[in-house]
Amino acid sequence: MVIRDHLSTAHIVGASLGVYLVAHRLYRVFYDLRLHPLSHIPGPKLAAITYLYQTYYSLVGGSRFYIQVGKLHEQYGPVVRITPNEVHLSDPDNYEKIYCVGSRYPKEKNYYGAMSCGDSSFTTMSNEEHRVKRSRLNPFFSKKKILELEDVIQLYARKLCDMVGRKFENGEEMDLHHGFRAVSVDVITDYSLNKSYNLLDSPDLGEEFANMWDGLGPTMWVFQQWPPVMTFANSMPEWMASAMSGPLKSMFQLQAHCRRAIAIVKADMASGNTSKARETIFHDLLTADTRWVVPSDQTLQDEAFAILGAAADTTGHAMNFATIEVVSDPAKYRQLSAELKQAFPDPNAKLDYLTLEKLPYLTGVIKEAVRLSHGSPGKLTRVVPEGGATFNGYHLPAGSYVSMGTWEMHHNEDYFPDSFKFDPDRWADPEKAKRMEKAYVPFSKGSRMCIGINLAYCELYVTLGNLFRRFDNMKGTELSEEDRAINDYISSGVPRTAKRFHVWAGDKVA
Ligand code: HEM
Repeated sequence: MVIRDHLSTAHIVGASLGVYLVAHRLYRVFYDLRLHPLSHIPGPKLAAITYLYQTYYSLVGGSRFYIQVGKLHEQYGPVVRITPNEVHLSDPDNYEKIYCVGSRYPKEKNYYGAMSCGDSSFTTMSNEEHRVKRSRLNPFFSKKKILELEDVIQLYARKLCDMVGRKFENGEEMDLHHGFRAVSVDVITDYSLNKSYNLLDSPDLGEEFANMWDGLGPTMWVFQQWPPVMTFANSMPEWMASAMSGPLKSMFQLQAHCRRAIAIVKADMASGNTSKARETIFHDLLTADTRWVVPSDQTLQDEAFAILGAAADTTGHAMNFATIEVVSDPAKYRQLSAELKQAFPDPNAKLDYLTLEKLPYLTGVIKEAVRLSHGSPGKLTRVVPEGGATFNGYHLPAGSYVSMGTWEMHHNEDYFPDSFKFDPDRWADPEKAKRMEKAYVPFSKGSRMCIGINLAYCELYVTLGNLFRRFDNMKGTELSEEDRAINDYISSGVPRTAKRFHVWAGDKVA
């Protein structure tokens, strides 16, 4: 009798809880669709009632939410609600309202907090706090500084080309997919840590290192959907988290990697080994002065994580993209090769950046590669500041999230007709080029734009310049559309299953 009473109480409590949860969920759906301050924004109902819509497209069949968002814009127009609290925009007129110098739109905590680089300047939410951190880093990435260290880039570009030359002499193929990425990592580690990882010397050209970043990618979407999972994962012993999940293993490996990198710089400084001329970002961040307090080891590790992560795939991917396009089109290949031979008639001359960046066809090739490789393909989410904001006639209240991205901007047919076509000539006319700049945002804009833009362009010009000046006989792997598709892991992730781009010696094009 007593047991029966207890059972019925348990049943009643359980059933009540069930009814409450269902009623609560139903109310939440009703609220999100009818009463929510964003309920007037067009978009799919499913995206308005659950973040799972975003998570589904970010984890199932590759991480291609950015492509789905592009389709939503085609269906619903320039303003689309993509999650219960986020609105995505596609009209270039809006870009500089959000991403500008002195922007009042901070980064969104859930999104950037999920990127495993904790307290880095990249993931600092407040624009005011970011300004202090960024001002310490800026001098290391100015054009002047890049020109001073151009020889570092020349060194790795030549190393890559020598390797291609040796492979061709031996009748072998060269894996440029990993080769270009190795150049990027070797440059940034030499540049920022004064100690290159020398991936170009490793037999796999750094494939294992690239796989760690790729493996990390999905965590950012899982952590964003379920933030407590991130807290839990970070509190687990490393061995346990690594045994449970490949992506978590990558996260821990990379964090350990960055911890070691900082420890090496510290040891280097303690031994007095570094010459003043080769002091790097981290040597500087570890030096206190009247305006600078040395950050904790954890913050420095986060900064290293952000810088290595941002530099590892983006530029290498763009160089690979350019080469795939040029090698597969003899007319473009001929034109580029002829331009370089004319500018540098001596095949052994140094191809200096200042001359290279003035070459119009090479510039068109690089502009198109950066536009279409989508180094950071997805949304850059910001929080609407006090007072709210109106875009294309739709009011967004303070505290809601707003985002834009390169996919819609770079495929805006008003600015880039036949936008999917790789067409270096579209940049030939300076008037047209000036107009296109408005929708050209590969590095974003404003005070939170890419700090590595000068480094990236120097790497692109010097590496591609050297490669195409030296080799006018490359033939390359044919790739399917799926082989060339990328996942949005904040930077461009090429799926591990995709065929890699190799080149081998063929007939000369010119
Ligand atoms: C083609 C190459 C590259 C592309 C397309 C690219 C793109 C971007 C974009 C769009 C952002 C803004 C992200 C946001 O607002 O959330 C960004 C930020 C950043 N990038 Fe790059 N990037 C490239 C190369 C590099 C390189 C070589 C470095 C090396 C230092 C780098 C370091 C960073 C850092 C540290 C940030 C955060 C800046 C901040 O918040 O202060 N990037 N990048």
